[in-house]
Amino acid sequence: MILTVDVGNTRIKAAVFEGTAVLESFVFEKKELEKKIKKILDNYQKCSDLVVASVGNVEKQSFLIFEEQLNVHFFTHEDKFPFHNKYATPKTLGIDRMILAAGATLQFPKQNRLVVDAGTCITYDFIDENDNYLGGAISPGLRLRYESLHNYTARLPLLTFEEPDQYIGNTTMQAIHSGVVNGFVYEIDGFIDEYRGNFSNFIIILTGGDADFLAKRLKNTIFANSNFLLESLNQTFQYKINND
Ligand SMILES: Nc1ncnc2c1ncn2[C@@H]1O[C@H](COP(=O)(O)OP(=O)(O)OP(=O)(O)O)[C@@H](O)[C@H]1O
Ligand SMILES: CC(C)(CO)[C@@H](O)C(=O)NCCC(=O)O
Ligand SMILES: [K+]
Repeated sequence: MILTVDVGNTRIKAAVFEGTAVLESFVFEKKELEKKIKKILDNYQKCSDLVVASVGNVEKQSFLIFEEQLNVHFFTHEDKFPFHNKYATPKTLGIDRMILAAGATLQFPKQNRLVVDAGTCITYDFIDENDNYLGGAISPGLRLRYESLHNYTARLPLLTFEEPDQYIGNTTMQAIHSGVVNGFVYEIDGFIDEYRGNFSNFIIILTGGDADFLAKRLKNTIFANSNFLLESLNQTFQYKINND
């Protein structure tokens, strides 16, 4: 059994795997980290490995305290990955993006793959059919857009997600919902159209906190899986064990 942990910029997600099957998954806040991990390990005493991908600012020590109990592995860009990294600044590439790219490469062989992670930020990661990781894009996620409009203006209220029923917003609130939500959807559809125009034999994987909403709204058909990062962590760890 393996406990995988994804430390994002907002929340922490974790899942216990037996082989490729998810036994249970969890979402929690950073301040609850040690308590939650302890509880999970108490319930799943057969866990042999704790595998972490972190882009957030949590102390490594919060995981290292479990080292007496099981093997703890933090993924870094120095691990072995199943793709050729063509990013010109590989050391600053987010480990979450590397794990997503690794999962896409292992799960969908010999295809062009685009991974869209709609979380705190939206990240786009492209791996071509020859397993070259080329890069992609980073833009603000849905909640970040609502928060930035409020934080960087005098008059815009802080709103929470509401699906607009039209693109012409006729009140301040409707105008913000249209700008944020429709803008978010148009952006992603626009990027997908761009990739589709340039590559055939193409698969799109959608994940992150806003994946379920997006799956309903995008005009492009996609493979949506909100657990894709945790599943990829499990797979990339297996790959590491088999190739070390
Ligand atoms: N309880 C919640 N807290 C924060 N965001 C939430 C919550 N529920 C749904 N969301 C949506 O999820 C998005 C954030 O995604 P996610 O939770 O994957 O981010 P994250 O934990 O920071 O991970 P990452 O850094 O990997 O993107 C927000 O844009 C928001 O619309
Ligand atoms: C873009 C985020 C914040 C998405 O979680 C993360 O992958 C990150 O901090 N990346 C570093 C910059 C880069 O990937 O080039
Ligand atoms: K993200």
